[in-house]
Amino acid sequence: MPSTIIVDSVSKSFGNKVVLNKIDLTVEPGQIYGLIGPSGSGKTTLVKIIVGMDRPTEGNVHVLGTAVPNLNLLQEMGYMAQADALYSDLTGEENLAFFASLFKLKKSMKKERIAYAAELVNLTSHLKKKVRDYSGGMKRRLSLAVALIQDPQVLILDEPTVGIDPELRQSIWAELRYLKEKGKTILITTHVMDEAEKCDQLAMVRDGEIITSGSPSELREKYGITSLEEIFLKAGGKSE
Ligand SMILES: Nc1ncnc2c1ncn2[C@@H]1O[C@H](COP(=O)(O)OP(=O)(O)OP(=O)(O)O)[C@@H](O)[C@H]1O
Repeated sequence: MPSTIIVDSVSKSFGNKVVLNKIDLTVEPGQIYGLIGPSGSGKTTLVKIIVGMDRPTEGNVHVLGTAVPNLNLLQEMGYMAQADALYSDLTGEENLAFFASLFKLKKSMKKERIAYAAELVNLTSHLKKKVRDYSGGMKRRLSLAVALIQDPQVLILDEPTVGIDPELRQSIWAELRYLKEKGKTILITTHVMDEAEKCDQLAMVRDGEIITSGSPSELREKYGITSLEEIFLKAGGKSE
């Protein structure tokens, strides 16, 4: 099966500042692929380029065999940004209905998807509330529901569980695993090491480069460590 995401020698500069330097990355169908790395290392910039919101200075990206950016690809890519992009004067339900209307969804399907997505993030009982009255965590949850609304083949999630309590975080991870079983491909950025453990593959980003990659067990073995926390110290050492 062809790879779902192919990032080919992508570099990005803002003015003189090199933020990404020749990134190569391949995500296979049905994988949960984690991008980990310190704040400012370039994860969000990379994710935006994969989604097609930003253009690389050099290199290119293909998703599901199509060169990014491509409007038709948006139907197949759910994106959850780090900053919530929600309408605060609308209710949760109206937000979901609005985003659902941007996609090709039959009316009956639309209702079903709104109910499913709201239930998944535990917002069913808050759907009639205006988003301006939501807490930060509730807004994150609604953003995740928006990313899932059109039942996309590929999910790109930029720190989806920040501000979400541990119980709900677990249920979201259970759902991500279920989506993976159904053949969805998931690219996720995280700072949380126990989430990194749950990924099939990891790439560690530092100063705009991938300094190491592999499955969590491969990385533990390679660096002779027991917890991924230590990888930052071992793989990220300036001597590497
Ligand atoms: N539009 C922009 N103009 C100038 N610099 C930018 C722009 N966007 C990002 N940067 C810079 O690029 C670097 C990488 O930022 P990015 O947001 O990709 O990092 P990150 O790894 O996602 O960090 P975090 O985990 O904190 O979100 C930072 O130094 C940031 O200041």
